[in-house]
Amino acid sequence: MTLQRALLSVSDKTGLIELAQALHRLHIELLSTGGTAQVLRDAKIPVREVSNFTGFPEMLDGRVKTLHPKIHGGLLGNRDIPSHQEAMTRHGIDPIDLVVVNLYPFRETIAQPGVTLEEAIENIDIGGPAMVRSAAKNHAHVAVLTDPADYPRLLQELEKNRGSISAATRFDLAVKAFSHTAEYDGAIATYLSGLNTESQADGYPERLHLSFVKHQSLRYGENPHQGAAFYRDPAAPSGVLSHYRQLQGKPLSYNNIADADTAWDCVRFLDAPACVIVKHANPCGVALGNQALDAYQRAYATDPTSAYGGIIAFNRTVDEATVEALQRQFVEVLIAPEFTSAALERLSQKANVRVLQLPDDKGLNRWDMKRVGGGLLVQTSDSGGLNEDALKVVTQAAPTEEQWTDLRLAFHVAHYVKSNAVVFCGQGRTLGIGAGQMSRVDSTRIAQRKAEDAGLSLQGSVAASDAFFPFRDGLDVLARAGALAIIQPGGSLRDGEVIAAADEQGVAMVLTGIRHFRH
Ligand SMILES: NC(=O)c1ncn([C@@H]2O[C@H](COP(=O)(O)O)[C@@H](O)[C@H]2O)c1NC=O
Repeated sequence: MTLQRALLSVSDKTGLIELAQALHRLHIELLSTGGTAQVLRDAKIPVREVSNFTGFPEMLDGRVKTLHPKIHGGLLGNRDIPSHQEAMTRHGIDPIDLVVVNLYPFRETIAQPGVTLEEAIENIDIGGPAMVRSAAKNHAHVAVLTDPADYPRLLQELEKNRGSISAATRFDLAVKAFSHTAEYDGAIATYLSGLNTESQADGYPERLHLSFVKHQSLRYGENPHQGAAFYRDPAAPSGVLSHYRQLQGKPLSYNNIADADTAWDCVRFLDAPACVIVKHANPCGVALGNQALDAYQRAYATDPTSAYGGIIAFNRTVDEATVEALQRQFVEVLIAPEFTSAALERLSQKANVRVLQLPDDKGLNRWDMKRVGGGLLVQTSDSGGLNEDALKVVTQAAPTEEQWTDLRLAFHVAHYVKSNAVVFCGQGRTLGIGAGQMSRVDSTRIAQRKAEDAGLSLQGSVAASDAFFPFRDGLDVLARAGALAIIQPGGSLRDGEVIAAADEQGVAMVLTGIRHFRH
């Protein structure tokens, strides 16, 4: 099929002039709407206004421009059906073989702070999606471009095939076009239903339209017999993992990405220079330091056995000395906001290590989601930060200043440890972490044993529990292990009993009012 006529109507004018020049060189007639036509005229490219083609003016502030039978007839008429051909001739409808459309910037508009409903509504494109869908439906005869990134590929094909486009390309473009309009309508529906109307009072829409863009295929999923791919949220806030830039190393695996998410979130919300080492979705060593190097050395010392093959994240620049120190262990993924050039040079000698760079901003996913059989659990993200006003010392003993630092660190780490989580800390580092047990007492015993295995004393330590103590036994184990201050959410029916147990043993206890279950 040799192209004779193209309609160009784009909000994002990227690549427009180059595309139009090339189409003109191929003797394709160009039709265009007001703003697009103006850009082409300014570039001295011959163009015919759609209003001249339809014999009808653009009107209603641009709400009606291309919504006309001469446009949609030209796009939808099946060239192989004689009755269609006959109708088109009878009504003077010329075929349109290529549509180049991108839509009013609805997502960008609603992302602006303080946007009004009226502004959002005026940025709902009607004529554009209608043309995209008409062309995509009739892809047997018509090609549709919705993404400037596809212009070069299409031009190459047109030039190679002397002005025609293959059926396979038209089909691919049609699939992309329908995804584009589906995503566009999904964004509109989600936005409108998120407005706090009475029927959506809880802020969760009746129908949830999600749109994620494939970033990469993964070699396999959690296990080699599972397939997998990684999708990104195009509207992800700054600082979240999906913005990573991989500087070197083997492709990331499914488990690498999941563990990197935990490591990065745990480290980026700490203010002091810090290092977090994650294994199997749990932090196995976390420490604050003066800079990256000593933070790493102290984090590693918590649990050198588990740190092997770990995902290691920093919230400060990684320098050569830190990379040198990392040589003692096998590293799967290394994450930081910056690397010195000497550090990168040194890392390049270990070409397999995956190195990710991320801006340490504090954005959070609006929603956290979990797939269950036949459904999706949706909740707001666990933002994690302690509510300083809610912190309550409930015992006769109060924590010392140093204990406060350790208590905050311990509770922060507990947030990223699978429940039941118990974390011992001392001198700005973890000493023992108990994760993922069905009983809090077992998590405590594990944390204690891990500290012993690493040769770390718990005498005078502090401890955090991700949820309240249902009975005093959990607290007793912590106190017997050597903890002198404990932080926990509180809220148990037996809080009184637990506080009395703490007082009995001279332990200071802080209640946070916030629980951090993590499953
Ligand atoms: N109303 C219509 O008939 C109509 N036809 C095309 N558009 C959109 O108008 C925009 C281009 O406008 P202009 O060429 O005037 O800059 C494109 O994003 C296109 O999708 C329309 N606008 C909105 O619905």
